[in-house]
Amino acid sequence: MGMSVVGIQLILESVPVSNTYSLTKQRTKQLRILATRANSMDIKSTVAFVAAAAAWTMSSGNSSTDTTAKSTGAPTQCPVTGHKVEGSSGCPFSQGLPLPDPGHRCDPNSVDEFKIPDVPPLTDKQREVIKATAPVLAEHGVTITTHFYKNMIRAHPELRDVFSETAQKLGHQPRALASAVYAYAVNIDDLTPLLPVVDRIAYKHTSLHIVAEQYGIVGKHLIQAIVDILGDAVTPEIGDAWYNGYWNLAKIFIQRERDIYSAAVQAGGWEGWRPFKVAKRVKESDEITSFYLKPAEDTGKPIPTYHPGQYLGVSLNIPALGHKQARQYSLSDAPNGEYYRISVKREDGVAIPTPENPEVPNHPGWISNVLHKDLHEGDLIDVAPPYGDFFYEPSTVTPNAPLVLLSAGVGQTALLSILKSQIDNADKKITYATVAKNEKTHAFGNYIRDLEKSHKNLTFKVFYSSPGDKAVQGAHFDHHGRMNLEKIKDSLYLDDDATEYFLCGPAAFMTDKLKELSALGVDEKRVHLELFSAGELPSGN
Ligand SMILES: NC(=O)C1=CN([C@@H]2O[C@H](COP(=O)(O)OP(=O)(O)OC[C@H]3O[C@@H](n4cnc5c(N)ncnc54)[C@H](OP(=O)(O)O)[C@@H]3O)[C@@H](O)[C@H]2O)C=CC1
Repeated sequence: MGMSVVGIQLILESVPVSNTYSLTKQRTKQLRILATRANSMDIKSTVAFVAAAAAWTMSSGNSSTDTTAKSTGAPTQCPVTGHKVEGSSGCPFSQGLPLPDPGHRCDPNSVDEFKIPDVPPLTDKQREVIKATAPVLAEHGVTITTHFYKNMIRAHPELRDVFSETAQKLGHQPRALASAVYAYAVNIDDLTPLLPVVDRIAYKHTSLHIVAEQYGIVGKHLIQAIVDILGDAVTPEIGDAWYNGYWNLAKIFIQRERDIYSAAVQAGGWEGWRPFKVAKRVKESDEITSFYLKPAEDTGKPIPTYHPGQYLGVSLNIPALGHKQARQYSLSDAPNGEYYRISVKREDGVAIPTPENPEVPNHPGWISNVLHKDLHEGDLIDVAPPYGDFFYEPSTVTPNAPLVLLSAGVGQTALLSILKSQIDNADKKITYATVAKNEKTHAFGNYIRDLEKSHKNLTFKVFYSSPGDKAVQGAHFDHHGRMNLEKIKDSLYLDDDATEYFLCGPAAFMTDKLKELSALGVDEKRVHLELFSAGELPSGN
């Protein structure tokens, strides 16, 4: 048996790697003592991994360096095969050369990054290694994944079209990837809890038209980044375990994504991008504009349907960046066979400071501003078929169960689609509650108010967090302040065990409302929210 996660955490507590700029002799001794106490064959490599990670941090002092790991006494031959590499300065584990499959890892020319290797299932020992090294990856995960993105994009500039430039620069993407890798490591014995997350990510990937070959590129650069950052600490045993682990996980994604693509095609859709034209634009508020999209080429057939709540991937050229970017926007209308409607908030953007330029002004939201300013009626835009795991379909057991839709800001869009698809079932009670800053940013208010007048089954509640002078309470909004469920308790159908709750808006809004609903006695299983995260790194990272 390998070392337990608890064991390795103990070691990490004794040696706080991120703060360790001087790994003292005393601490090194502590490591040795702990290693001996844990009494395991595998432990040596694990402790070496931790210690070398600490040493790397100590020597570099810069967590996002672009250079490869500096190794002292780099092996000139592969530690696994003993193979000496002609024309190479040594083993990729220490020299930062590309990491091919284990049998040939010292021959950089053998790397075929588009190849999907035929890896065996993980062995018990490999699982132990992955679990035991998870805390180290948590500690260095963001450094590793930041390094990974930089190098991968440098080698494959075409991938800039796929990855969000803003999310990368803000560090959200590296953090999300590090969290996903960590979640994988700690759940390695039983991946069941991760399957909903796999599904969520697979839908996102298909809406970006990720293809199987790209997993080869990601795998090569991810494992390379682990090697670059952790250096010689990545022993062949650890390298093999993660290489094998990566590919076992990648194959789950590849298979799931293939299934999603073929289901879309079978349902009359398409794989990848298809040109649509803007049939109509409608300004919904000072911030939100709706785009009605129809296929550029009229085939005479209805466009594929979708589940209310799902989103549409769009891709367009961003002149300021010099390449394309893709985003997903919730479909804001009920499925109708004729057009897709997305309703987009124009984002002010965020500041992305760099060490060289710490005081930068906000750049505008790339996609939303181009859509608002430059996408006019008759223009073309590339569209992926509708995808997403957040949607509502009435249960076959209780099709008339009440529905409570709670949104904040532009989070309304996904719930509007659900509302419109269900409103004509007069036996279904629906509450639609939303919070906006004020009357200028509030979209769809008049439309839903009219719907409420014509449909007795609908209750509409509006909160304004900062109403303007012209907003009249009782006419434009019901409550002043952020959404507080106590104030609309009577419209939440709390006494019906079948009521379902859908939340959409900023992440903090959704987690707050989930807590409030739980406190009101609602079983969390009946609460649905659109989350994007694949898990979190342990606090402090
Ligand atoms: N499919 C999906 O899941 C979609 C998700 N979204 C997400 O929805 C979010 C909406 O953003 P946006 O329109 O910019 O929101 P805003 O920041 O403009 O906020 C809109 C309203 O929500 C209130 N609010 C914000 N946070 C909370 C909270 N924790 N509790 C209660 N009220 C809150 C704001 O109050 P105050 O004025 O006090 O800040 C404001 O009144 C985005 O983060 C976007 O990612 C959007 C579209 C679709």
